[in-house]
Amino acid sequence: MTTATTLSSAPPSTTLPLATVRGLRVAYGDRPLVLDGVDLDLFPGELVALLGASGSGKSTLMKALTGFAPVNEGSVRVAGYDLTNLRHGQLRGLRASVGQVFQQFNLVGRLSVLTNVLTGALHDAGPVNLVGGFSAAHRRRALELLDRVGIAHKANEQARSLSGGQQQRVAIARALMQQPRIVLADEPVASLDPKMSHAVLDLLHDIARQDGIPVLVSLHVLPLALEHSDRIVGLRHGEMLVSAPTRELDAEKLDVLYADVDGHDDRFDEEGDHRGAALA
Ligand SMILES: Nc1ncnc2c1ncn2[C@@H]1O[C@H](COP(=O)(O)OP(=O)(O)OP(=O)(O)O)[C@@H](O)[C@H]1O
Repeated sequence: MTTATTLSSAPPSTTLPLATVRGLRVAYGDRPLVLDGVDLDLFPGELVALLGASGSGKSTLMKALTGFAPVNEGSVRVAGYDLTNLRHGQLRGLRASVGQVFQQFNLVGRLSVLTNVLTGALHDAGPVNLVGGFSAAHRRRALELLDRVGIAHKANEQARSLSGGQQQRVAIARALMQQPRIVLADEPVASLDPKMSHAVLDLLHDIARQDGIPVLVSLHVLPLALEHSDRIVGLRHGEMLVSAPTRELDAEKLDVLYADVDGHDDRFDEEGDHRGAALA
């Protein structure tokens, strides 16, 4: 249990949330709880920054929203699916509804940029040959999305020939190819330089607003969260200690998330948030 005061205020919207988490407790096997009574709502059109020190449970929360983490207690509802009571075949539908973006982009490097984006449509394309097997409509949509993220001119190049920032744009286009009802981005800028980080977060924010979907982005750098999000939620040792509109927060108020946490403090370190960059 924490002794810190929880920073919380009303959500920004009266519309219904697309994801709702209540009293979520998660433990891996018989290890201690990783998430301990987490509540969360994600509303259409908002970019929500998920903060917390390393090991606080950010990735686990993202995984719980897609059925990749065990739910020991509580409820998780995403895009109309009740994750604690999924019926046969529903897991596939849930995952098709959630667009995901990762730190290391997770592209297939030897395939073209266009084919990587097309793989986002695999859930509704049926069995296809990855090379040339998608419909003309799918190909048109993939090209439109590449245009939207600003790299249509790279469509026929191998994904591995692109810079990190360009690869992350491809990954975002791939996520949009799913026509997601919600987007989860787990440390999407941790391998990018500061300029690219701002550009990718601007893009994700535009997607939230223009497509009217919630975008949840985990971040390590406070200034990026304060500049690019509508709302900030924050975990410490698996407890949700912060949930408030970004305009009501500042670095000092967010200090509660990092107090008495061990390890390197990189929260103001825009230049230094490149953990894993060597793997890119
Ligand atoms: N599959 C797993 N099995 C066992 N323990 C796990 C597993 N995944 C995560 N953990 C543990 O759960 C805790 C929270 O991990 P998680 O990856 O969710 O934190 P995080 O806030 O995303 O950290 P980081 O910012 O370093 O990515 C850590 O103690 C981690 O070791």
